[in-house]
Amino acid sequence: MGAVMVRVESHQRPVETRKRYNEEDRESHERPQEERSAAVRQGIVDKVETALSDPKVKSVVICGQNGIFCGGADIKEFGPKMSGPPLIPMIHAIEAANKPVVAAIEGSALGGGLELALGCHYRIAHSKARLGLPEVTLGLLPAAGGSQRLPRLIGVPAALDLITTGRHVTAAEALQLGIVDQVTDNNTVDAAVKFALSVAGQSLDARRISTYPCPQPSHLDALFEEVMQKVRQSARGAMAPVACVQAVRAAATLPYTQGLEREKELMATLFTSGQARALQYIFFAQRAVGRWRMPSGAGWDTSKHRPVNKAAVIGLGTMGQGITVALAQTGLSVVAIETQEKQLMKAKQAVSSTLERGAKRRGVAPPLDRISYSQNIQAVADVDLVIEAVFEDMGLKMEVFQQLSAVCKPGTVLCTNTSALDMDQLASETPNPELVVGMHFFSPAHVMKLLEVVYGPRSSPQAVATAMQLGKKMGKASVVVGNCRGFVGNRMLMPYSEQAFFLLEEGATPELVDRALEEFGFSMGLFRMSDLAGLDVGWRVRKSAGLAEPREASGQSARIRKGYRYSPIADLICEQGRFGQKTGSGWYQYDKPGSRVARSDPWLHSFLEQYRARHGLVARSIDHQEVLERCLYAMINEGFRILEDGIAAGPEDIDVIYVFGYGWPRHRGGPMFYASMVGLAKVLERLEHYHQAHPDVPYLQPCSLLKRLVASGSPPVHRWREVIKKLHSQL
Ligand SMILES: CCCCCCCCCCCCC/C=C/C(=O)SCCNC(=O)CCNC(=O)[C@H](O)C(C)(C)COP(=O)(O)OP(=O)(O)OC[C@H]1O[C@@H](n2cnc3c(N)ncnc32)[C@H](O)[C@@H]1OP(=O)(O)O
Repeated sequence: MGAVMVRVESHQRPVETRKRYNEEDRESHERPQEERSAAVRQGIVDKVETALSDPKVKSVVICGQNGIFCGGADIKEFGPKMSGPPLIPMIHAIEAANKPVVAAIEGSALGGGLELALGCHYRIAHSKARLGLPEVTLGLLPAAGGSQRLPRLIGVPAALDLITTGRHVTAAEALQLGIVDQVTDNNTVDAAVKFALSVAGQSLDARRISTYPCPQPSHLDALFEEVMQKVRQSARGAMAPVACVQAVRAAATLPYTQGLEREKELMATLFTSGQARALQYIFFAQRAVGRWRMPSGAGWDTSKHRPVNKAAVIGLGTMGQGITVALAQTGLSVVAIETQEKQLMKAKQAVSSTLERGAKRRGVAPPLDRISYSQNIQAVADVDLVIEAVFEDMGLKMEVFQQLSAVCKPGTVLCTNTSALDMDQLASETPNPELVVGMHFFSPAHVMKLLEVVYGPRSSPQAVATAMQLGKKMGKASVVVGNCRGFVGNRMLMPYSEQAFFLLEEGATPELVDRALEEFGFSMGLFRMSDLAGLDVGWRVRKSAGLAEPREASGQSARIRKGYRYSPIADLICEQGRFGQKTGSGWYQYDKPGSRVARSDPWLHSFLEQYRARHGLVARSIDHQEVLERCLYAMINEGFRILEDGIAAGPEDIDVIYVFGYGWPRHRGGPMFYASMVGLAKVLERLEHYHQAHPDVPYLQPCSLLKRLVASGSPPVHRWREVIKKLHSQL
């Protein structure tokens, strides 16, 4: 018989059976059911056992199904009662086999899938395969021996890199690192069978990775110290990357069996942690938001997108340049329009050099010839989709939309890149408002992963589907949202920043607020982030909303707008020409305009003191807990209002927006998931407390959806939709 094949069945379901996670899907996964991974493991154990005991079988090949070796464990099956044969003894049995076992790796070998392959004696990969140990991204570590075998196979530094980042490597890199023994462009299973037969009967002593001594890098302690420091810094409070370093250290310093014990111990802490729950929640949330639905009932499964091969970008400021780069990198033909000649030249140069840098990094040719530049809007006549990215001014945008309606071919989807303006007003400038949608990119648009796709009351499902499909093609986490001031992300920023300004009035400093937020896990505190983004942007928005008007200099009335408490602090800073990094000062000071290193600014501190004195405010001591509760709960409260208003379909949509676009720490799952972890009753109680203390701040008044959820027993986040559905029911 020669070689025998064992198939690892994938847990990924075909597309047509997919449902929106957290509805039917989540419910069915919570019902007792036959565990899919368990069945796969049982199948492997049985087949390998049979093959090893059959004298006619000389060697074994383990391969996957449908072109995928194995994407790892089904994380929906993780829990206290995991059934089926455990992975570790199964892999040990394979490694201990006295006949060669070869892994035929096509598609993906990730997590438990790669750990299984590392237990095999040989690994043959297809050239298009991807390999990795992404457990860290799910709040875990490779706990089926992966953290102990990989360093023994490829050395400590390379293993640390792969295990702490979870990055996937190509087959070529895996070969170079020594993870696989051979790469093929042909049929992987055939190549593996041929290989398995060629090594049949040979000694396997040197092929069992767990028996290898771990290569000892020089200065082991210094290396781990350095890596640990780096990981702690970038992990921003995430536990898994730290545990990954500790597990690899165990591989480098302990015999295999003791290392395995340490791996198990570390995994036990991570396995039941809130961080692992948060990271796994966001993994599924990211996929769930792709299954969008509009209030009309139309959605991803019923709406066909229009093909987009050629797109236009109107306006080549920073945002337009980034969008042009992103479209060209996606493989589209792009017409880039800028009416000002000087700006056009500048933009052309900036776009080309960004594309060249990106292409150099990826070792490909820069897609410069995909872009044609013009000063004339007539050049968009034959494009399939337009993204207008001119200055954030309604009058200007309306003018552009009128021109586009006259120039574009019938059926062209017209998108506006706006961060807050009413896109329905723009739609009314065109004879086909159903073709108008918002595409809210985040700067720099070729880097940032988030895209808010905004539907107006008249947008057609097909136009939304087209923008969503384009976002997906561009590799963005694209979220469908309704049309309101600030949409989801920026609307929630308003209460967040308002609380931060009030805290300054009451005695905090930008440093204190930022430290609290950064210790929570934000990549940047609110004030450092505002300095980076530019303070003039918010100033312009507040001015256009009639808020940032000059008022009397002091007293209570200077801090009231439209009957509510208002802090003019940020407006006063802008009046000084302090717009953040670009002007060399804002909430912090910088060495020079454009510098990125923020330093405490004595001017700002004395400005705050004078401001408080002028307004009769007495500074009090404010702790991190108050900063977090005031800023985050006010923001979360607005999130509930957004759900109540039907602007976001569910909590996952809001959470994906915050994790991918606003630096919310991924290991805390997004603001709405965080609220569920804190406990909705506690969030409600704290909001009531703060609202009582500040009755003139509407953002602190708990919204009715939050109260309703608490009244219905604070259901877990995946059950909120049921309550929201009842809220929107017309019955
Ligand atoms: C009480 C204390 C006890 C403590 C001790 C406990 C010890 C326990 C030891 C356990 C040891 C376990 C060791 C193994 C761990 C793992 O393997 S963790 C998982 C690692 N793998 C991954 O992270 C891979 C994640 N998936 C992907 O990267 C991609 O999905 C893919 C495989 C590359 C495929 O990509 P693509 O083709 O783009 O498809 P997607 O849209 O992403 O996915 C398709 C559907 O499949 C679902 N899915 C994907 N991966 C998983 C998964 N790992 N688990 C469950 N489901 C998964 C995905 O959600 C999609 O489904 P739908 O959303 O319904 O469409």
